[in-house]
Amino acid sequence: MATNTPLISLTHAGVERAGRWLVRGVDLAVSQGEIVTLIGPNGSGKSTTAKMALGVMKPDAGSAQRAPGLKVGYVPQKLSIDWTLPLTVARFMHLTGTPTANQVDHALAATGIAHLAQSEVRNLSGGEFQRAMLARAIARKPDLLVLDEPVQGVDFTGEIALYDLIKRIRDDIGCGVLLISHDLHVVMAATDRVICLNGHVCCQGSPVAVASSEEYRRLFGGRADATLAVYEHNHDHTHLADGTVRHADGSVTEHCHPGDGHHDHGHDHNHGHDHDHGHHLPPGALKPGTASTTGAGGSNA
Ligand SMILES: Nc1ncnc2c1ncn2[C@@H]1O[C@H](COP(=O)(O)OP(=O)(O)OP(=O)(O)O)[C@@H](O)[C@H]1O
Repeated sequence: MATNTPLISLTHAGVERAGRWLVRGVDLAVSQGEIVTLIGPNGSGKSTTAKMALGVMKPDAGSAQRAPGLKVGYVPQKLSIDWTLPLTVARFMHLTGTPTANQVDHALAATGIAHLAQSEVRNLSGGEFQRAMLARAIARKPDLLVLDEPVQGVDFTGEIALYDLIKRIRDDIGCGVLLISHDLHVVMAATDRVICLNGHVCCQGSPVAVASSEEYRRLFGGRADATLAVYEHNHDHTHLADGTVRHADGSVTEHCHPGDGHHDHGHDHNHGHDHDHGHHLPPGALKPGTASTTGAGGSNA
């Protein structure tokens, strides 16, 4: 299914605002049929990276390429909708595009909410609303599906179902998927590549750890370990506001070293660096450090 020509790609791309690099040196490619997940702390540049890839933001360094005529389906992180006005799911499907009646029916069926077509969007549950957003994004069968925090407002069990659905949509349409995970360090196992950002690509690889404890299985069912995985990384360097990098030994360089792990950011965001990246897992589940990751080390080092 996947071809070698990427749908979108970034090469050493970066965005600078008011003398500060929001992200820098990002290499990223998403091909047809491929699922790529961006993770990283708040303010680490995930949305900025996605915007560069989509052509909404122009890189100040490096370059961004998109396949000619690329059709993108987008599920935004936030929607500005006047919730006091009545809006049915069926009408919601037409807010940002002009899908045919057939396409709407198919998209609602594919996301399991055909029965909600005449329901009001403001009355939907978190999971139903995310499905409505997904339905709208896939109605015109995009080449690339971009999801900014698709499991927002959804409980953990609902997350598994949504990730499952995203995978099925990928299998069905054959689109590439770029998934932005804002707070989660638990990513779907179907992800081909996880890219961890913190002002730059600090590490990347396939999600390999499997949550295999009894408690975990009991809580999320037998399919949980096939759907979810943890991704480990270590903090060992700090990104300073001028875009340079301070390493554990105190040295400062322009870029990361090959093999550098996760790191701190030198500006004001509280990134929770000391937290356990496996904290979304229940007691007894596999913890970071007990699993290996492939391809660790910044690709932009
Ligand atoms: N247009 C802009 N001008 C100046 N700074 C910006 C602009 N857009 C984003 N930023 C800053 O760039 C940094 C990266 O923002 P971005 O939205 O890409 O992060 P993120 O990883 O998606 O964060 P979150 O998980 O909190 O949504 C943040 O510090 C943000 O305040």
